Amino acid sequence: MKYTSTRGEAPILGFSDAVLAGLARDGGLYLPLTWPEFSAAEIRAMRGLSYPDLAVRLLTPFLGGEIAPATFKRLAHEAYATFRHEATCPIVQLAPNTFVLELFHGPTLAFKDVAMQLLARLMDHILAERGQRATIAGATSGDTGGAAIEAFGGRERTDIFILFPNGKVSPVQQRQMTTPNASNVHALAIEGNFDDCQGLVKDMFNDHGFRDRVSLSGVNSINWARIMAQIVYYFSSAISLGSPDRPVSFTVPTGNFGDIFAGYAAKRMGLPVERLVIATNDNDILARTLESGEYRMKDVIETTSPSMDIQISSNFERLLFEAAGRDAASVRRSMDGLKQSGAFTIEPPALARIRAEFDAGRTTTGEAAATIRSTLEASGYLLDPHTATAVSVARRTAGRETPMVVLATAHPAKFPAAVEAACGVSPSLPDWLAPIMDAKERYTVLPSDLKMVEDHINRHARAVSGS
Ligand SMILES: Cc1ncc(COP(=O)(O)O)c(C=O)c1O
Ligand SMILES: N[C@@H](CCOP(=O)(O)O)C(=O)O
Repeated sequence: MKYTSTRGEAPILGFSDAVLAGLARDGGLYLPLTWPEFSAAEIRAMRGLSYPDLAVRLLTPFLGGEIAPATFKRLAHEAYATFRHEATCPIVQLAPNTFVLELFHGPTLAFKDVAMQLLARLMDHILAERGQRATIAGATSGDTGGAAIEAFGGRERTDIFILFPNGKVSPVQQRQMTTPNASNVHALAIEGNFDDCQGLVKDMFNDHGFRDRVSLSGVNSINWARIMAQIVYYFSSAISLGSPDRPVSFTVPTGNFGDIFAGYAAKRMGLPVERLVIATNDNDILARTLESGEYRMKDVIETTSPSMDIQISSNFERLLFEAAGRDAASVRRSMDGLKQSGAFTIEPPALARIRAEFDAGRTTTGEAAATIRSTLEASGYLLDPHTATAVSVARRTAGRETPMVVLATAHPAKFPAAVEAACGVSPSLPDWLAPIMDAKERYTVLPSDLKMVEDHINRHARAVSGS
């Protein structure tokens, strides 16, 4: 299996190089040249596999023979042994034909752990085989950062620098990033919003001198391996609801479009997915895009679901590439438009292809709070504000024969203030995580300035050439 960039001007890479590259050298995102496909009989035969064994079964074709089967099996088992639920990602029924897929049983209580625990082990393995080190730069609106720091903290071959928007993440999210004391972990509070942080990370990748000097790597969902690992739970949940003999729909709380793109990939691989429903908060750029065909940025609105407070939804580029028949030139035109004027228009055939697979809806902060309240009253289930945006959209979309699975992307205890304001219940952190609330914080505040962030990384990374 080889990987191509959505912008078509970067080298075609094998799996290990694509994982270490993160962002392609032409600014694009890597995708497999072809989608591996599983027949209905093959999917049926996956019933009863444990989560790590299912991951091995589904993801092996993506590795292109570059990781030995026994090694990959060991890494997958080690990754999911960090989860505190025997099913890894269990499903719970919320209402007739509506289910939540709980993705928050990992070490930082968010869905990011599912991919990050595997990615850290894969990267470590690849770097060790090559005798190399890497410097990881990541941007977070709250959850990716904590998950990445947990997964990479203390690893010998990587230094990790996480950029988060200063003052715009929840206290629990912030402390997950700022209290670990591993010397390879660097939390950077950037004076800006998530899009500024993500822009800085992309600019670092596009500064090829800097990129090569520090052996830059990425762990945001721009990295193909993140998407790849997220494919597995679409299969695990659908199979437990009767797939491939019963189609399933998914509603996904969406920001950077990585999670729902993994659902699209699962469908390409043969999973019978009826609808993929994008749920946004007040930052409804994707819902507006599906309605109008124009992707147009606005200012970011702060909401009670901060991890979705995003305007530049990176992985939408992967969908554009697919919907445009893998025409990299048309993706380049759209991305140039976005950079120059903050907008681009999707060509009618591509828009029709997107609408054929995706629906979209928005949930205001007030509606998310009402959904937390009404769900608790109706079923005794406590939602986090991100999942609530999706439950609210799913209620408006679901209701037919196909089961609707809503992705529960975070544990409510990560956002106790918003949950308590919504329903009067303040969820507590589990005992094993609670000490972070009293631990000493360690982070550096920096302006949203590429040179200053690069200088900081140059001074602290161990992989700088010559050192
Ligand atoms: C809790 C939570 N829900 C939803 C999202 C949105 O996911 P994605 O960025 O993959 O669309 C995020 C951030 O990525 C998140 O942290
Ligand atoms: N919501 C995310 C933003 C970054 O997303 P990623 O999936 O591209 O890493 C977060 O919580 O940081």
